[in-house]
Amino acid sequence: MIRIAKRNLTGWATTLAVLFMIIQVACDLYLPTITAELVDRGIMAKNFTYIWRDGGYMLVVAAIGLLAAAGNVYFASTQAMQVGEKLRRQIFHRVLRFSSKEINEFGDSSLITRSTNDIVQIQNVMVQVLRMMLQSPIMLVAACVLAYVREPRLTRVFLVSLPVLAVVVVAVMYFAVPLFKSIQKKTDRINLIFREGLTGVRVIRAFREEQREQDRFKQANADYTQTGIKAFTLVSFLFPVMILILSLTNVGIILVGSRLIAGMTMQVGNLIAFLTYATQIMISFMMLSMIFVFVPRASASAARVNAVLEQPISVDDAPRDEQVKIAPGQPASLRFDHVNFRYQGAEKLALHDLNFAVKAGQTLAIIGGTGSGKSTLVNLIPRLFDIESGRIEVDGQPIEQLSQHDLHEVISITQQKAVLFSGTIRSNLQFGNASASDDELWHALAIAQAADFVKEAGGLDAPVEQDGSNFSGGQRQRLAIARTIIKPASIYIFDDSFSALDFKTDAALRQALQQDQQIQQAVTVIVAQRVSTVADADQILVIDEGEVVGQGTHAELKAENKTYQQIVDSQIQKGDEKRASRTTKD
Ligand SMILES: Nc1ncnc2c1ncn2[C@@H]1O[C@H](COP(=O)(O)OP(=O)(O)OP(=O)(O)O)[C@@H](O)[C@H]1O
Repeated sequence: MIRIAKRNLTGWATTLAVLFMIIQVACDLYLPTITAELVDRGIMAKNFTYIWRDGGYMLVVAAIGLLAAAGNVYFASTQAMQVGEKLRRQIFHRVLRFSSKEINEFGDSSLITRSTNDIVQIQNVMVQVLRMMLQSPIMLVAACVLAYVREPRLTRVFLVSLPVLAVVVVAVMYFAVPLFKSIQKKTDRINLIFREGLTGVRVIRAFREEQREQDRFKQANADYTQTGIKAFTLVSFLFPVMILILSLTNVGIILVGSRLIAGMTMQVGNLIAFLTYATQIMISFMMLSMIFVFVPRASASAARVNAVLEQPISVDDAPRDEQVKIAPGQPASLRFDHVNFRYQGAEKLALHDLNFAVKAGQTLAIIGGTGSGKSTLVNLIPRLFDIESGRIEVDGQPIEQLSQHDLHEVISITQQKAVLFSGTIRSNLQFGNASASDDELWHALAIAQAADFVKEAGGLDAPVEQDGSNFSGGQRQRLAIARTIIKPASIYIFDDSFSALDFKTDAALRQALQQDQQIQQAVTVIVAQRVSTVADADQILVIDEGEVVGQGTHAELKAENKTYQQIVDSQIQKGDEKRASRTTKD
């Protein structure tokens, strides 16, 4: 919490909040003194001049105190909101730099909770700190001193009430604080189930698992609610007990005070002022104890936010003076040299001793069974993960020595799962090239065989809903392909991007790709399951369980490679290749 405060508090807002708080405290502490004078010199002596004068003072001091309190709330809240805004920005910025490793480590629901709920906790406690946490100790000490100065004999009552109050507060905190900490983890769980329910709603319905999911959510929700109820019941128990102790303290003060007044050793005004100080002391004590509830809770949130902000980035740029440059927009080659890769925590290598080289203008196709490592291989090129050993070179330079900005500048990739953003078709395509003209956008759509359905949908400004849910799977893939094509790059990667396309569209798309000038000069990497998709490539890698088991052209592999032959045979049996060659000729 302190680290967050140090990094994010702005001097002026905090100073103004504290300044207004001090004015408010001074006013609150001065009021009982005026009251005592009003009673003793005005009311008891029936002196109306004093009554009017002290009454007027009281009004002015109370009004200043009220304005100062408003000023304190305003600046404390402004400061807390600013801290929240900065933290959300920092988390978002950090998460965008995370590799899949870091995202998997936290889990996406937890990242969402941390950037929303946890930051709200920090904001709330920041307001309380700037209001109560500074005010309460000052008020407590000052009121104790003033009360003692006014009438030391009455302070004996506090010797009983304050220790009782302290015991009650410590006991409640002891049980409540762990509960508040566990509420945070339970919020993560609710978010996780809710998120899975939302993203998997169709699967849940198709498998008629609504009841099971509802039960799972109900259980997590009930668990969260029960913990919340327990924690707040404990805290709510504090208030009546504190009010009781406060009332008993006042009774004690009145009993002792009335004896002193009867013995003519104390004035009535003193008793009234003392009672006000006693109330201020007890209320400050109550506010301080509330802070002991909220601060540990916010500290747990602060630790969770700090964990994200301080998480080392596993895929990071080399120091600037060790970085090398490659010319963007120029043809570049791609080479894998004895590359090994293992997912974090996995026993087995996901990719083992990969060696291949692709020159500018050539197409590399990667084919292999499900889970053989095709996506893993292409994800290594833009450094979504870092390799364990070996070397990957783009244009002759090891990719670790390029800044990620430069590396991503020369690579354009369509991921296996087409991701679209809410907006319009234009805004989605311009992700690839912000300055692309309408003609260029339509050209890319035409290559991606998407122009017809985009025209039907209303053109470039047709809306795209969240996740592109108003388009079919194949249409989403074609839009993602168009976005990849529109970006000027030296390496184009299509990770199983043609799988949702029918044979005819697949063939037409590849033919159009081959005729595009920009793609003709670049390295093209195509991951596919169908032989028909890879047959025209300059080089085909056959991957099985993370190893290259065949490397060559379609004709070479068909003649010599057993695994490739099996793939071809299985697809011919299904009539795949025949259909594909027919549609290519059409
Ligand atoms: N993030 C990950 N963490 C751990 N293991 C992973 C991860 N992603 C993939 N794997 C494992 O690595 C292996 C290769 O997966 P990959 O996604 O590269 O296969 P693929 O050939 O692209 O499969 P498909 O054709 O089904 O998309 C699989 O065994 C998979 O379980």
